[in-house]
Amino acid sequence: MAFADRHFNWRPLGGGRIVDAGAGAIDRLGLASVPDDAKVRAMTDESEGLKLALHTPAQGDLPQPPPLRTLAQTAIFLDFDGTLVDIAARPDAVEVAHTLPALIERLDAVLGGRVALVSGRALAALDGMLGPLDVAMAGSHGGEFRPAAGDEVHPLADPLPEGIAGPLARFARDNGDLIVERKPFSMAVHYRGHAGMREPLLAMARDLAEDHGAGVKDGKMVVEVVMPGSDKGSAVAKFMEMPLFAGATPYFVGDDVTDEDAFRAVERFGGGGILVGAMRRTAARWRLDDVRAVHAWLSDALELAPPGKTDDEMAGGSGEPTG
Ligand SMILES: O=P(O)(O)OC[C@H]1O[C@H](O[C@H]2O[C@H](CO)[C@@H](O)[C@H](O)[C@H]2O)[C@H](O)[C@@H](O)[C@@H]1O
Repeated sequence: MAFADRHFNWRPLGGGRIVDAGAGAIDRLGLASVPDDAKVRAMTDESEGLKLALHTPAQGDLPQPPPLRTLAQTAIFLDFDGTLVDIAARPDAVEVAHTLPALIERLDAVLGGRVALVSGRALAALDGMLGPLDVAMAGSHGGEFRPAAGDEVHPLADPLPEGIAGPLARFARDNGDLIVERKPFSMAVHYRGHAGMREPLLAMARDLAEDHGAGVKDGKMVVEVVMPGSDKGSAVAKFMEMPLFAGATPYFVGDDVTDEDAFRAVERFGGGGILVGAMRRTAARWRLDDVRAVHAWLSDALELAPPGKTDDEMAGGSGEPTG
């Protein structure tokens, strides 16, 4: 979404004329963190002394997405944690609704195979929780790419060097036995229940990442060091290059800041992002309140007949008369 489309708030630090801020203006504000999309302007006050102003997007709410069944030639990309399942205290404690695997597979059938899960989780973890699901998936923040169910996984990043994994694991052990999640191309350390650990963990992760040319993801109570080469946005783009997805309008449904790359990617393909959860600064166009609302929004499309299938086949029948 272009900034010009959004409403902006001025938060002036002084009054007077607005002049160009020039290079280095953000540094001169001396703020600990400035949103990526903030703009800085310089102003003069009555005495013509220079003041700086921070110009950030308003935090107005986003509308709900249109009903899925009204959207034509759609591709749906789904995040997992916080989107399809509620956030739990531990990665292995999430509860998968018994209706979820069938919901995803039926949606995929209705949309002609244009549904993909794009998760920060490793594909092995998703397979373990959802069973052998008949849909395309990208795991490990785009590091693992499986174009269709049963296909070989394409690795899109390098393995995590021991020089990152070792120190991170030791940090986790020595600071309250934080949960460590090892993935093919990354390592996540969960600090839920140890909120004070965020800053030192983040600092260490950033140092390690800088030393090894890696990146850092600052997720929900989790800090993850990831090998470069992929993110959720590049995973979406890779799906959109496949003949099955080409020309479709993509929507990405996700809750975390790590989903922002994917929100921006679907915009580039003429679609939009759907934020799940409380309003925050986001590149998404629409918002759904929670996991329950996501299931409801997806279920809305199931009444559409899938291409080439009868209602009976959708209900699990053979399509042949039974009498
Ligand atoms: O991209 P996602 O599919 O949403 O995965 C993002 C991360 O999700 C998991 O961690 C989050 O969910 C846990 C279970 O609810 C929660 O305990 C944790 O605090 C959250 O950060 C998963 O464990 C990570 O590997 C994913 O990257």
